[in-house]
Amino acid sequence: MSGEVTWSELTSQPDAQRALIARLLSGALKLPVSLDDFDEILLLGSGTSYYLALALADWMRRRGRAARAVPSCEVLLDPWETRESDTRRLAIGLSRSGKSSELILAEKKLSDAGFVTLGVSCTEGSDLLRVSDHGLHLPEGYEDGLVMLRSFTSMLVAVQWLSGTAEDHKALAQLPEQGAALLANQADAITKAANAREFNRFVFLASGPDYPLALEAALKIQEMSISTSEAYHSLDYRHGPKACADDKTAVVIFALSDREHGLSLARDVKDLGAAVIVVGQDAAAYADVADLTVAGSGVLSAGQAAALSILPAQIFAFATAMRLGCEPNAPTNLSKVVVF
Ligand SMILES: N[C@@H]1[C@@H](O)[C@H](O)[C@@H](COP(=O)(O)O)O[C@@H]1O
Repeated sequence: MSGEVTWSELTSQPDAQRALIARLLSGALKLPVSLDDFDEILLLGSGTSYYLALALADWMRRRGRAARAVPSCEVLLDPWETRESDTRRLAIGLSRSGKSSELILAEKKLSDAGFVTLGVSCTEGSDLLRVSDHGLHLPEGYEDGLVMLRSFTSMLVAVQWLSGTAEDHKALAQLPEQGAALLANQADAITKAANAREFNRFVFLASGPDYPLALEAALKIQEMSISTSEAYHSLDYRHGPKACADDKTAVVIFALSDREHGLSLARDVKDLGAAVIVVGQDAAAYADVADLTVAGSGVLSAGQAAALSILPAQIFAFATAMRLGCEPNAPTNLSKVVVF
């Protein structure tokens, strides 16, 4: 079947998280450095791994750490990040393959500039783990397929856990079960929604901890279904991009923290003729306006639910690839890793 590898990796995410959490609970998986030893944390990666960096920087900032994300290529091309500094700085490089050239070169550059470096990768013995001062290997996220699915959520949950509180651990421990329930109960409805119209424009709107997920969702549609897609900070959509919406547009909204603003945005999008799909912990509140809602249990914060909230978008991208006759494991013009 077309898409077999991708679908099996997509649906294996709850199991991968379960295995990861068992290792975290047993204490076998630990951070090789103490985050408390650093004044500043820079997270970097390319493609999906950059969006992962954005999500983790947001997570760490909300837990009181001075964390930022930059794409690896900017470290390479913009000397700003490697300026001299007396602060204690940690660079966390994220990469499924541990091979992306920009990241390897950026980690070396940051190391020369005085950063302590930590590499997080799903690939044993990868270049990233070798060139970094410290390494965190997460085999649970390893994938044969081209698109990053399980690797994204595995690296996300592991680093969230390792930089989170006891309360976060309780919340994150619920992810495997909730993910499995979402796949069992809602994958068909999401697939149906993706096939409801001949969509040719895909828009993802989100705010706060969900914004990196909107970027990742847009990338998944591009990679799997070779379609152009867009992601915006939620209310910014009204400031221009909405001009392009029509009845062939699918707009996925990650439920906003402010329900009133979220509902008003969803109504506006609906009035443009677009199909509206709302995902996330508060999605049920949008049932009257949305074509489909994929709700969470409502007990997790948006950040804690990130590995769950991305699932509907991954399923939607996969279903769109199938509708358009694309093999998501062999996208045009793309390789699994960019090495130069
Ligand atoms: N086409 C792939 C992307 O899908 C991937 O997100 C990126 C980062 O890969 P890695 O995490 O292995 O560094 O590399 C390539 O560009």
